[in-house]
Parts: sequence; structure tokens; C-alpha cells
Amino acid sequence: MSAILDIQDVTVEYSTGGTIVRALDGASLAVRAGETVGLVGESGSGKSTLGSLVGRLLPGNASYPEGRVLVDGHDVLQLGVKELRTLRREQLGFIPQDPISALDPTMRIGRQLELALRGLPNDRAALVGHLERVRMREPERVLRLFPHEISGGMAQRIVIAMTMARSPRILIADEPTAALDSNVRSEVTKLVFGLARDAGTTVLWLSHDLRSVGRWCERVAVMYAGRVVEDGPAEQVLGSPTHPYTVALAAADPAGVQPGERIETSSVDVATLAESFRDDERAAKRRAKTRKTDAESADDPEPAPEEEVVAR
Ligand SMILES: Nc1ncnc2c1ncn2[C@@H]1O[C@H](COP(=O)(O)OP(=O)(O)OP(=O)(O)O)[C@@H](O)[C@H]1O
Repeated sequence: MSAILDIQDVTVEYSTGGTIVRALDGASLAVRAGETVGLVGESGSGKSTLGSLVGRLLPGNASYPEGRVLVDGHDVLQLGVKELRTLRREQLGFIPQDPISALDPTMRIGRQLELALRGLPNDRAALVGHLERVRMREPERVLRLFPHEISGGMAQRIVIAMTMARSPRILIADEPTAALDSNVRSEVTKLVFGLARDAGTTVLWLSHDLRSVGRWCERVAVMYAGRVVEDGPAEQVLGSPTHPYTVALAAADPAGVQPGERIETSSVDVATLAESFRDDERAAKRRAKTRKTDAESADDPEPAPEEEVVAR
């Protein structure tokens, strides 16, 4: 089966205060329709940048000089504004880490949900139905509330309801449970994967939590220094990691798999691991070189101004 999402050798650079940070450095990932892929990696490895790039939702200081991103064959980085908007609305769904910031603080939940459902049935009964799908208690009352009157868990359920209402072909969830209390995390995770399965939605789940990735994703891709360094079935990548970085990540993750449960680190040659890790660090430093730029330089590509963030 061909890929519904095909990220090919992409480079992304952020320009800040006269310096350039290379956040993606030849990242590639192909995902087939219906797959659930966990994208893991330490902070700063480029997960959010890769996720946002799929919808061309990067901030204005980002440029992408190399590579292609194909969503169902559409070349996202080359699309015109109108086509891009249509692609986002019809094919993509995003769930951010901080749900409150995704909601408009000045508008009641009901009105926001109604707007998110434009083009679909969005009468009162439909709105209540969407909140019930995300197991919201007292949905009628919640529709009348403002974002500051609800908890983070409720806000995330609302964002999930808005996102999944359109049954997106691809869902990009960027650490969607990281800001939630631990007691609601697994419930929200289960909810997202359940709705995605029912809709046949492909999931790209960005996370630090190897345990939850191992439980919910059939495939795992590991990012390091702006590229995907290991990719395969979850059992294989988490159970017998081959790249030294993946071994270290699995071993170091406190929320990850218990020793002896799935990750076997005892067979790793620590000296070899440390040496390859140093090699990786040196390579990463070279790649993610933070070089001085001349703000006036005509050679610097103008960062592509992004249009409005996709309506939620
Ligand atoms: N808007 C920005 N401006 C400048 N640099 C940025 C910007 N966003 C991200 N970066 C840099 O790009 C690199 C990759 O960041 P990114 O957020 O994609 O990584 P991540 O793996 O998602 O990290 P985290 O798990 O902490 O969210 C980092 O060096 C980060 O500091």
C-alpha cells in the first residue's frame, strides 16, 4: 500500500536573533493509511517541527530549503494558500499539547464547537453528540462555559471532539497528554486511539512516553538531531533497539518500559554505546550548527510567512 504521508529528506531551519538553528536535517518518514506511528525522541530532536510541517504550520521564522512532504500525493510545501487550507480542513487534524491555548478565551465552548463543525451538522443535538463521543459529562452545561471555566482534561476532550468531528485522514497529536493530570492521561490516550480507529484515521503520535507509545502505536520512529534514526514495528524498536540512541532513550526514560519488561538493555556494550553516542553528538553539533548570519544578507532565504493557524 502506498504512503498517505511521505516526508522525504526534509530540512527545516529557524532563524532567530541573527542565528540559524537547523531543526530538521534530512528527516524522512513514510506512513501508510491507517497506521499508528509513535514519533519519539528527546526534547529538541525535532518532533514538533516535523509534526507541524505536515500541515505547513511552522512559525514565520522557519524555512524549509530542502525536501518534500506529500499528503495523499499533494506536495504540501508547494501548495497555494487556498489548496493548503482545503487540505488542512479535509485531510489533517492536529491535537496540541496545550489544549487551553487552542481554544478562544472569549468564546463559549458551544460556539467554538459550532464553528469547528462548519459544513457539518452543527445544531445543539449534534454538538452534544460530539461531546458525548469524547465522554464529556454534562455536555449541555459544558457548551455554555468559557475556556477558563473548564479543566485541562475537559479542554483536551473538546479539542479532540473538534478535531475528530471531521474524521481526518491523518491525525498529528503533539504530546496531547503531557499537560494533563496523570489520572486522565491514559483515558484521553485511549479516547484518541479509539476514535481514530473508528474513523480509519492514520495517527502520528508525538511523545516522550515510551510506555504509552509501546501500548498504543503499532510502529515507532525515533528522532535524533533532526532526523529519523530508527523506524519499525513497536515490538522491534522498543524490544530490541538497534540504534545506540534508541537504546539510551529506552534505558533513560523513567516513564518507559520497566527493566526486563520489553526493553533489553543488559546486552548492550556500554563502551560501544558511549563511543557511538559521542560520534552522534559530534555529528549533531556539526549539523545543528548555529551559525552567525548577516541579517542583511541577500543569500538568506526569506522565511515563508505562514497563513492563519488552521481553524479548530
Ligand atoms: N520557533 C522556533 N524558533 C527557533 N528555534 C526553534 C523554534 N521552534 C523550535 N526550535 C528549535 O528547533 C529544534 C527542534 O525543536 P522541536 O520543538 O521541533 O523539538 P521537539 O523534539 O519537539 O522538542 P520537545 O519534545 O521539547 O517539544 C530545537 O533546537 C528548538 O530549540
